[in-house]
Amino acid sequence: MNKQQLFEQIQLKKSFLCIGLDPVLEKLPKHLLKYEDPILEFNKQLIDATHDLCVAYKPNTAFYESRGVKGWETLVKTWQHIPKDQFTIADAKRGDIGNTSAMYAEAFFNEESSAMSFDSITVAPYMGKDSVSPFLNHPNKWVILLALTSNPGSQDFQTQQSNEQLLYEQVIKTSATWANSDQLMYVVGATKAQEFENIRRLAPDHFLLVPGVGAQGGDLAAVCKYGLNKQCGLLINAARSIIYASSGEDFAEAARAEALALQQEMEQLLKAAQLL
Ligand SMILES: O=C(O)c1cc(=O)[nH]c(=O)n1[C@@H]1O[C@H](COP(=O)(O)O)[C@@H](O)[C@H]1O
Repeated sequence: MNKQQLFEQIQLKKSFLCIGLDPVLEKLPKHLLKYEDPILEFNKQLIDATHDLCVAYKPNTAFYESRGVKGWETLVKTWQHIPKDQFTIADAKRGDIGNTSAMYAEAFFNEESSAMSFDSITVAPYMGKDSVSPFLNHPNKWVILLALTSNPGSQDFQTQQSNEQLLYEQVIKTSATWANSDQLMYVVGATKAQEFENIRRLAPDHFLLVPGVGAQGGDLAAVCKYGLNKQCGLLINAARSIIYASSGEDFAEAARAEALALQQEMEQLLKAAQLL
């Protein structure tokens, strides 16, 4: 999916919501445990109940890899269940020397070899250009580079001075020379709303993946104040606040209600920004 198509989906759905599919077996509604693959059933029901309210799904691979071979099968089948009009994000936070990154790219982008072809993958910038380029070599695929993350540890490196600028600023400026905003997005945590004005100065046209709304307490309206651009430019991710909205048999309905509340707030914000 290219940038214009993503913006069209946002306008169609009046939403820039990305739902995080981060399931933990112990937190699943008990009635699902009778299924052969309870996590897959959980994901399928969540997707079926919410896909008209969001434009993207982001399974974090840790929640699948932690379950070994069966978890990986669940990830493949989950990807296969996501409707094709959705932007898909493999939240794998990869990045390694070039030939190894090339194999990571095959794992998430090449359906012939891995049975999955996500639109995008999250990548750590620390190892530099040759660790990111193998992902960019796949046409029509996106790299979502960690810039300013939502967690407290983001202060350890990302907001430290380096060459008279903050490290995350250097990450954005340098990586913007590797690919343009048709192939590159940045992760910026919703908990860092005060930084969006600065980030938009450095990356006015890029889409930003913004996790941290919901369970981590990020403020959607504050993010949008400076975060929205002329093609919306934001994908707001929420996982736990949606997928665990209820632990009962009504979990999918409750997830829909949470997603709907966010979609309605987003619709108002899009209208206020004259993007609808
Ligand atoms: O890359 C990410 O998606 C990510 C970056 C970041 O800075 N903070 C962050 O929370 N995430 C991911 O976004 C999701 C947030 O989930 P909730 O806090 O449950 O909404 C998890 O999958 C995190 O791994």
